[in-house]
Amino acid sequence: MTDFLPEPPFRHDQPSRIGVLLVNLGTPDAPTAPALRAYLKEFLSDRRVVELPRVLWWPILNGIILNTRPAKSAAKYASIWLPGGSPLKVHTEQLTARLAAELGTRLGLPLVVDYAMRYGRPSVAAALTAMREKGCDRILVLPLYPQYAGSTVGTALDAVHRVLLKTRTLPDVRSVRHYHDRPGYIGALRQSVEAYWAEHGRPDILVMSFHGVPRRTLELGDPYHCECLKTGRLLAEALGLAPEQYRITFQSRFGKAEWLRPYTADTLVELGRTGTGRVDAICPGFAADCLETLEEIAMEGKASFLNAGGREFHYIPALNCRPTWVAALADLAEEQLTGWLPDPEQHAGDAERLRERARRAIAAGSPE
Ligand SMILES: C=CC1=C(C)c2cc3[nH]c(cc4nc(cc5[nH]c(cc1n2)c(C)c5CCC(=O)O)C(CCC(=O)O)=C4C)c(C)c3C=C
Ligand SMILES: [Fe+2]
Ligand SMILES: [Fe+2]
Repeated sequence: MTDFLPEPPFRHDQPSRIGVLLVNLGTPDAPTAPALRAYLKEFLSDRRVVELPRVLWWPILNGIILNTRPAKSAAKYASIWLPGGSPLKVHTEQLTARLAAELGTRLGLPLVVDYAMRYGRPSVAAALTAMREKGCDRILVLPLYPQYAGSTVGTALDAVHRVLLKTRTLPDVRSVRHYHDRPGYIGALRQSVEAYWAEHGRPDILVMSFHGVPRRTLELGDPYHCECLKTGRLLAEALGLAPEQYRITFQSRFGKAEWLRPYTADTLVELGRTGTGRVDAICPGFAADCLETLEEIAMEGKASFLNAGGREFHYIPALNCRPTWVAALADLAEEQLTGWLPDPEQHAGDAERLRERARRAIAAGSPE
């Protein structure tokens, strides 16, 4: 066997480190048709994303979708592009830096915290290779999807495992599969909604919109639908909402097959038509704002609701790098790192003290 990845020779004098790798979906390099074509080709060739037999899917993808969708999607990306690039990339980068600072302070260890994208750049392989080169022999993989779906977390972990298959000296690896019901995540969502309502007032109905998946995956056993419903219910409970004050919906349908229902777009039209004055929308499954939240919900969703007769529509931003969210992710990571730390008891104490400090800062209303 000669197909292992090259790796630096083992060195006794190199400090051994812990790596924390955040993994997000990925995004095009530019809001242009050629960049979209490359991104969509990689994304939509993933068998975890499109589960059709290749003989059926290949001609549709290469003959139709990759000739029509890139230009249309590029125009949508252009409408949300930031000076630093795609919002998904900008927010993921910022979140990584904040998490690195938080974990560094809490643990007082030379950690390597980085991010990778499942599609596009930086690839999972490049990020893992860079971590190994920095001496990481223990790596925690933390996908930025609170709810598990085979088409997101499943494929992100496939990418990690594909690299490991070619690695001679394996690191210790742990991964977090989901955190859809974790108090830290739900608490960060609650705090973000309450902060928004304190500033802008309250809606008649809160729409919680999650990315959809084909309905067939639910029938085949994917837990995604149930995890979204649980997140929605826990958030509603945390906010003290009665059942008639919120809806849980699914957006971003792709293709002709049935996806999870109710569809967000249909719900917004129905709410507008039936005289709901104000709707606020939040997308709890998206850790970072991106095309699907900023264009599909905040722009298209708003237009559908207002055109159907609604009076006022607000999009509540994703968690991005809110301090409560950074603290929740750091808690998740820290929990997984137990046993890898030099002196867990001593560090557990440090972490509690630092968490208390973070809680006090949040209570005192420190800015994002
Ligand atoms: C074809 C099937 C798709 C499945 C299944 C799917 C699941 C899925 N996606 C996300 C999160 C995101 N998707 C985003 C964009 C996006 N998604 C699809 C298709 C499927 N997604 C496409 C073709 C695109 C590209 C844009 C377009 O042309 O419409 C994004 C935004 C990326 C960005 O750059 O901003 C996110 C995030 C989840 C969570 C999910 C299953 C649970
Ligand atoms: Fe998607
Ligand atoms: Fe979309």
